[in-house]
Amino acid sequence: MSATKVTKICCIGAGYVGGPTCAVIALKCPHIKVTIVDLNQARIDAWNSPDFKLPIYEPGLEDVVRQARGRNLFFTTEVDKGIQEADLIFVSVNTPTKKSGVGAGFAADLNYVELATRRIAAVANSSKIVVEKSTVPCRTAESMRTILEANSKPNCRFDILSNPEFLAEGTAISDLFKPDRVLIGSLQTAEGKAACEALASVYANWVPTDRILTVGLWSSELSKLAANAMLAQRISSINALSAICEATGANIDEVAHAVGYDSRVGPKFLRASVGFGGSCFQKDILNLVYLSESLHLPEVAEYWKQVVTMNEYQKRRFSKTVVDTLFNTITGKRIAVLGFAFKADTGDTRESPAITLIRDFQSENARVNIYDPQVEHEQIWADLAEASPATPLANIQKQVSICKSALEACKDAEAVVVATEWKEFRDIDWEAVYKGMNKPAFVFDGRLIVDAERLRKIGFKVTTIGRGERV
Ligand SMILES: NC(=O)C1=CN([C@@H]2O[C@H](COP(=O)(O)OP(=O)(O)OC[C@H]3O[C@@H](n4cnc5c(N)ncnc54)[C@H](O)[C@@H]3O)[C@@H](O)[C@H]2O)C=CC1
Ligand SMILES: O=C(O)[C@H]1O[C@H](OP(=O)(O)OP(=O)(O)OC[C@H]2O[C@@H](n3ccc(=O)[nH]c3=O)[C@H](O)[C@@H]2O)[C@H](O)[C@@H](O)[C@@H]1O
Repeated sequence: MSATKVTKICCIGAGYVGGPTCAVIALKCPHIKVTIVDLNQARIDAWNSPDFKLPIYEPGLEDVVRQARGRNLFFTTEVDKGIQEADLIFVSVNTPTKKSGVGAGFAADLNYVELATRRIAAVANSSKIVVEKSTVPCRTAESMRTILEANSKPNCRFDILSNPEFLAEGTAISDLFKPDRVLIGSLQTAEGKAACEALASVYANWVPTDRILTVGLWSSELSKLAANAMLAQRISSINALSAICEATGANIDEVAHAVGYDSRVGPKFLRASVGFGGSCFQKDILNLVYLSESLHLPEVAEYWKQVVTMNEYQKRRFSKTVVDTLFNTITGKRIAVLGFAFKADTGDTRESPAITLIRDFQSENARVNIYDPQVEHEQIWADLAEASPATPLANIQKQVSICKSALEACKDAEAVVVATEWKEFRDIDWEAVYKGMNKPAFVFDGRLIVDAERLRKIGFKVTTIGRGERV
């Protein structure tokens, strides 16, 4: 069976994954027309904005969109037209954790995937390759196939592929330009393999073929959950060790360096922190926990759940350290929180540890000044309101201020908390910060980025995650 030649791609979902991924495909494959569709008009308008004020902040993205938009890259809310025109469709919609019903708090909410799939079945009038780009539980492709086959028109056949995305926010464009691997899962039938070959030939325009891995559908789906679970597990492991370091006087940087020097362990992703955030690690692990429980594997479920439990503990432990160090009370004290995004180089705040810390400080009746170089103010208010649903926003705004610079945030504060590893926080004028703060002036580094020794010389009392020595 010969592979379809892909000439028109539609991507359903213009979010953090669909937008950058398909913009890069358009850039690297000028012979393919790429149309990214979304129901969210505001998001599409932002992708189309004349001054390139894109809906997401991602280094290098604007340049890619500038080169391809209007040439072979299009953003539109005309979902049906996009589906009808395409020979290959990426489904890149959100798959959040379910908030209610069976599996609430653990299972993935597949409603958006199902609605997108049903839309494809309803409007497609020719055969399509349908690609799961969203992160989904193992065997979701089977449900998609059942829906497509039950609702399709005669002469329309659908081949389903799994092609999970491994990009990380903040480095999405370089990850997409030079991926460690592209994973494509297909049924091991002649048709499945031909569809797999068609998608592989799209990536082969810029990805070396030895980095394009082809596997079975279920392995591909599970590999995505496994990759995120194992990455998050490394962070929880190093964070668990950071607690031991603080209690013993060991230094987590030195421990991570020594352990990571073993080539079997490797040095990456061993940076202790105030906890991992982001839209996916927690959601995907909980999804794996749910899957394990559904498969009657309670010990496996418990094992993975512990990664999330440790992450919650790390955040709680950090806020408690702040309170304990500030003489057991922060009531009425001003805390400057530097960073609100879940990591540097993104404006994304989903599951950001900063949200939990600020909520904890609010509940201790502290006053909080926030500064982040990228996150929109409305997003901060929306996140804080969601984190404290019982508190009216007006009350939150009496306690919390959003500042225009790190220096402004630290003015008259008793403590500075570094919650995101933005590069600019390394280069702050700490002498000026010190002068403006109430004394004693405390710094709590939740990201291992400040030079504690230098700050101590200025006069700060410094607490660094994973380091035994304080003040
Ligand atoms: N954010 C990330 O860095 C990564 C995310 N993923 C996975 O990719 C998937 C998408 O994630 P994000 O892009 O972050 O989500 P997102 O929430 O930024 O974007 C999803 C988009 O899909 C749109 N959408 C939902 N249903 C639709 C429908 N029926 N028709 C048209 N548009 C529809 C929404 O309006 C939204 O704009 C998730 O499954 C996630 O787990 C995978 C790797 C990295
Ligand atoms: O499926 C997804 O959504 C993506 O999830 C992560 O990417 P992302 O969440 O964007 O960012 P990471 O760099 O993985 O960071 C996640 C969180 O862990 C924290 N982290 C990371 C590394 C580390 O050593 N220590 C640490 O605390 C970060 O600060 C951040 O809060 C994975 O790295 C991607 O491969 C995956 O595609």
